[in-house]
Amino acid sequence: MSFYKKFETYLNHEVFNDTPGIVEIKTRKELLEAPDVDQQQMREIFQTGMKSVIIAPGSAPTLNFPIKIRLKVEAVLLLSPKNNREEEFASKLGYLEKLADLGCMWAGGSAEKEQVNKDYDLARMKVKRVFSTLTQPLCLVSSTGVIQEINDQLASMAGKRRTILLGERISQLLTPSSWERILGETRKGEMQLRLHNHREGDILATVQPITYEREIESYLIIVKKLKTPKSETKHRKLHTFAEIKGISELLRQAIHAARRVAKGDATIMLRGESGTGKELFAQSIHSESERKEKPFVTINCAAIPKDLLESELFGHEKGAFTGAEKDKPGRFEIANKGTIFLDEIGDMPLYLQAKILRVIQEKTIERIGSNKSIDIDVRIITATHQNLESLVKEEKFREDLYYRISVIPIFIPPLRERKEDLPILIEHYMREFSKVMKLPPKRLSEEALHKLLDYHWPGNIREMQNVVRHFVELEIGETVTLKSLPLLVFDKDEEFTLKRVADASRSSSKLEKSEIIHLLDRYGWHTEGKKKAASVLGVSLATLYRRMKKLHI
Ligand SMILES: Nc1ncnc2c1ncn2[C@@H]1O[C@H](COP(=O)(O)OP(=O)(O)OP(=O)(O)O)[C@@H](O)[C@H]1O
Repeated sequence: MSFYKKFETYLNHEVFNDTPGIVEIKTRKELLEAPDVDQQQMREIFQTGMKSVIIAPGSAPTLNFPIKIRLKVEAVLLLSPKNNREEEFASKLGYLEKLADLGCMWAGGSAEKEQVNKDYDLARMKVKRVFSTLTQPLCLVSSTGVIQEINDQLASMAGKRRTILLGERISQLLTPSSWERILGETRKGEMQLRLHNHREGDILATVQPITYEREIESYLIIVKKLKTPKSETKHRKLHTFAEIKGISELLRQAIHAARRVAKGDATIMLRGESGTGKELFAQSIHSESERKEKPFVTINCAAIPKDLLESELFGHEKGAFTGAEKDKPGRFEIANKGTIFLDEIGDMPLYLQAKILRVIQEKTIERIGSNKSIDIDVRIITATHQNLESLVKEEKFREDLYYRISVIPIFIPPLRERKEDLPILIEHYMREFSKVMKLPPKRLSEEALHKLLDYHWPGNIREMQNVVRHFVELEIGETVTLKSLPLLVFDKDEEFTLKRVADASRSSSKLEKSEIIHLLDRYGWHTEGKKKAASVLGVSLATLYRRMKKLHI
């Protein structure tokens, strides 16, 4: 049904229901094609924008009112008497006229809004289309830090889906310091940024502020390239087994198995859920191997766009493809004599799996665009959270490669299966974060510890770190109590959550701000998420918006 038809039904049901009048709304096209209307009169209405009252002798009066959008007549509201109520209609003409006036203003305003929404949707669709046709990873972020548009390439670099990131906070994509750097930019420029997941390190991007009426409205971020680590061992201190905290039997077994094979050159496969410590293990193995003075190079196969992955791994010669402005070594070459950590190997496309197999078998690589073989001596450590055996069955993962890399599998158990490690880990990270944030050391109350022990930790140690960071920052006193824990650990205790949040809203604004952010992180920064957050807070959506504005969220 067209917009005006819907509006017509609405007016008849809700506004003119108890009156002797009935309305019809007709667009210019409909009127000019209608045989029973006075065409000359209609033309006049469209030209002059004046309303007219037609009182023909012997018949009931009809009122024709123009509906205008931005002063231009777009349609006409025709008001006539209902059957057998002509007299009443004539006697209430003044009142009916006022109602019809209001109806026209209302219809015009709503139609204008509808048009604006349509224009907006159309513009969004165009932007989306442009974004999806560009192969360079890019995104559009509002000046308040909300991701307005992003293409698959950049989303996959962050290891997330585009649809998940849309409408989310930029903190889901970039580190806080990168965002601060962008906010300080008033002109187009290049800058080094860091993706939130830290896996691929720095990226070089062009940042273009987009202004509207002299105010920066959003930023267009276009990734130029990944900053390939030169020799990673030179730049960062790698982890060692001593830093793997925990006393559980399952963890001890995993450490024991890893230590036993660390010294050799065998290919190792680390298996475990996300955030369990696979990279920590990989670094520790390298640090304890004969190769410890040589490079340790990481590549996350899921986080790099598929069309960049091959050149990242194997390098390219100048001119091998558009954009290959100079020779570039791949990560295998950079890792020569050291260790390469192929994270999320299950996401490696099939054609690259064949190339990896060749590296393992022949110990040589060729850069893209060159047929010169380069000898490579690297130890390969792979990691995955996926069921590789199923991928092999589904023919998404090569069987021969699977057998070559899975000779020594090491299973890192999820946190929920080794809860006895939790107190040690929490204690460790409380100390670490207090030190970094220059805050006095804190202790955890019994009940808070029990709550954390109850929680199922789907995000494993990485999630636990975030939770500890949250309460170390939030708790003003010496003891961390239930009140300082983030909402997500109360998953099953919805009632408690509600009460706590309501208390929080009445207390300090810092608490309120972090609670709102937390709720939005949990339910999403899109309208649906905000509605849910507002209902949890027990306030209207409009109040939530007001508070967000006040608290600069
Ligand atoms: N036993 C542990 N003791 C101390 N810190 C740990 C332990 N296990 C993991 N961590 C820390 O938890 C964080 C996540 O670990 P890591 O990145 O190694 O996990 P991952 O399994 O590689 O995750 P993903 O699959 O998502 O890449 C890191 O900061 C790591 O140092």
